[in-house]
Amino acid sequence: MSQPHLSIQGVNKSFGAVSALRDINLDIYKNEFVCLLGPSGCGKTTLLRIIAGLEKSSSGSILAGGKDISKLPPAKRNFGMVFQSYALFPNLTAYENVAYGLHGKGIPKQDIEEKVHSVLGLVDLAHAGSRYPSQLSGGQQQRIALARAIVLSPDFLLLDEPLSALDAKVRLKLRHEIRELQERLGITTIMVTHDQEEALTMSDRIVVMNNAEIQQIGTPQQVYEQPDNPFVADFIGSINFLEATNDEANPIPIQAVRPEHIRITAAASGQGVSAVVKNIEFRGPFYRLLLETDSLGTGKGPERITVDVSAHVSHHLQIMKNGVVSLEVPQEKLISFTPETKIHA
Ligand SMILES: Nc1ncnc2c1ncn2[C@@H]1O[C@H](COP(=O)(O)OP(=O)(O)OP(=O)(O)O)[C@@H](O)[C@H]1O
Repeated sequence: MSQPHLSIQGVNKSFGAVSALRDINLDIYKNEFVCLLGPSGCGKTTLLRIIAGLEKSSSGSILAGGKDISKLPPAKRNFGMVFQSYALFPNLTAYENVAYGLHGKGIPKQDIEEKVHSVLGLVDLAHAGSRYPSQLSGGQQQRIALARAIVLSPDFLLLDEPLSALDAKVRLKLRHEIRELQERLGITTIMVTHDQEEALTMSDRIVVMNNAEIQQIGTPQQVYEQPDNPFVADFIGSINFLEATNDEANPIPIQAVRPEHIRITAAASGQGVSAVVKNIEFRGPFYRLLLETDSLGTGKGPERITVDVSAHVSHHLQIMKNGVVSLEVPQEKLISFTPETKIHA
């Protein structure tokens, strides 16, 4: 493989007694879109800020294009940043906000104008250059923030939860727009998010983090289909843990299955084990069922299991609350973990 465009090597960060990052190793390649995904407090923003130079690591180094940039100030790193809070200058128009970073660089006025117009066109706001931030919607303000970051032709685009302040519809649209723009311009991008769906739909690779450590690095399909440990399995998508043990002397592998992989048939079908429908949630294209069964063979007594069925299957089987169905867990869909957590970078 080619040399990484960005290489994070053995990065640690502590804030007093709080360990925010532990031994972070991560290589990012040119043109990649990588998401740092994890729950609140896992260290993802701290890692992004260290990459940007806004925070100093306690140890370790950051290499860009093979050169150690750990000691460079943010302005010398050629990274474009977009934050959750837009961070536009309220007293400058959209045009002036985008042009701001180009001033003082010895760029002729006419070139600045051309660049700004072209970038405003890229984010579909060519018509809005004279408006002030307060006259723009949240989605439009975030597109201006994006334009301001890319006008400087950065080597890297760093996005810190750029979509989380926006309403659901705008968020979906912007996800697509950001990804399209990133591919078109070929800017290597690192985005922080706690939204697993955002990470799954936008990324080339996802870095799953928890408790200051990387849990798994992989494509969206890899982290979903082959999670390295129960945390990843549970954080990305939904999962049923079928067997677990805390008995260190006698470890039993933990087995897990995704709700959409469980097969449901009519109670009288003679297949699988019988289960009672305890709850039904309508999710649009599918129903999420909570089933209770005492015959999964784990010896733990009645067990609850979450199952997703298509609207079609649900209607066909006439699934009702407190009704009885048969369920089967296909062996080939079981995900097994050993009790010791596997972590790889
Ligand atoms: N400036 C700081 N001073 C002290 N502790 C900090 C500081 N910044 C972050 N931390 C701590 O470091 C840990 C990681 O924080 P960080 O903001 O990186 O997490 P995060 O995954 O981005 O969370 P969120 O999604 O809530 O922003 C947390 O325990 C946080 O309280």
